[in-house]
Amino acid sequence: MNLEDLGYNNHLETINKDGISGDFEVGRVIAEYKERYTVRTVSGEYPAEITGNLRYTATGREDFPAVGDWVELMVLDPDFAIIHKVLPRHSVIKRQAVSQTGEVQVIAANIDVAFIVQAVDRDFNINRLERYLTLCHSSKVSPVILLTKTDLIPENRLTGLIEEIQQRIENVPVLAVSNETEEGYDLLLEKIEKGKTYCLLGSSGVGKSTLLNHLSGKTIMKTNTISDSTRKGKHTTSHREMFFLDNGGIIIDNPGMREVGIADTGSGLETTFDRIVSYAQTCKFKDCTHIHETGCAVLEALEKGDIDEKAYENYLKLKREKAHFESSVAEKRKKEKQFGKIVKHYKKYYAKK
Ligand SMILES: Nc1nc2c(ncn2[C@@H]2O[C@H](COP(=O)(O)OP(=O)(O)OP(=O)(O)O)[C@@H](O)[C@H]2O)c(=O)[nH]1
Ligand SMILES: [Zn+2]
Repeated sequence: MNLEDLGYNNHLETINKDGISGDFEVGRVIAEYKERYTVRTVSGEYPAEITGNLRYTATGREDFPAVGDWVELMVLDPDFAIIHKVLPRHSVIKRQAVSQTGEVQVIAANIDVAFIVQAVDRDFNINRLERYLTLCHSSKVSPVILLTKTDLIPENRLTGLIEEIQQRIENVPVLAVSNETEEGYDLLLEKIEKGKTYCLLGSSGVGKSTLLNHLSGKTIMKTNTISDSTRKGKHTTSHREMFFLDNGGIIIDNPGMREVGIADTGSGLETTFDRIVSYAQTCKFKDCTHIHETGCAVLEALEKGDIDEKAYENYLKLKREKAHFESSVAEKRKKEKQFGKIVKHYKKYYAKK
């Protein structure tokens, strides 16, 4: 396997123009356990840990390696390698970690395309699709919506669901597959290009592992039957892993996510709801909240039916969440700064003594 097979490309070449220093190898993180990693290089696959320095200088989860990351490492023996640097990322998918305000969790790095996976049965939910879209847009990753378990519903129902999605979500491709019959696999495989990196995002039990098992032609991960009464999978993916397909595509599986907190400080939300945002530009007041103001172009469009009501409600909800995230990030930075000042003060004090 060469670096291109691992997904290395021109773009990485340009962001890593410093090159790799002499004693190190470059590799890609293909699995992550609790602060332990599996890294694949051109010479093989190695269990790896990070240097103490990397750990102590990390200011948050984002500074630790994640699946998909390119790293510089030193292979000490076949069973042990040390990661000493995470190379700059061209994209990073993150979400707000549950119950840790302002702390983000990196889902995957250096992803080109994310498949937002949703099963057509009870899992189907357009609000959640918009939430995942915001995640993708704020990560600079192109989204593709992938519906699964199409064998569970009649064809006309599937057509209806796809229309429903397209009415609310424009310009995002929608694919549909069944892992039972493998219908739709041909169109899905056409989307997957050699050397590009993809990831699967979605709730637990929507069929991500089953799909990967089928696509990679081997049983890589155990999947278990879902008990019909609870709809809870017995086996769930416990860590992320990267798979290399025969056609050269690279796919990252992700553990099913129960909560996808918005971790957006950029324009991900605006991109997702660009229709609403474009109306908002002509609101009478610059700081219009689009809730009660006179001369609000969004409310007018809503009235006329030019904006979908559910999309509007979801937009406001995610906007509130984003504002909350942004303020908790600001709060965290302020605290860090204060702490930094205290440390500096003490250093000065002790230096004098
Ligand atoms: N009828 C039907 N069942 C499916 C399909 N795909 C997956 N399943 C079943 O759904 C259950 C869950 O599938 P998994 O592949 O484990 O789901 P997952 O998304 O990987 O779940 P996590 O690992 O928890 O994230 C299994 O019992 C599968 O057999 C499908 O296309 N049709
Ligand atoms: Zn307005």
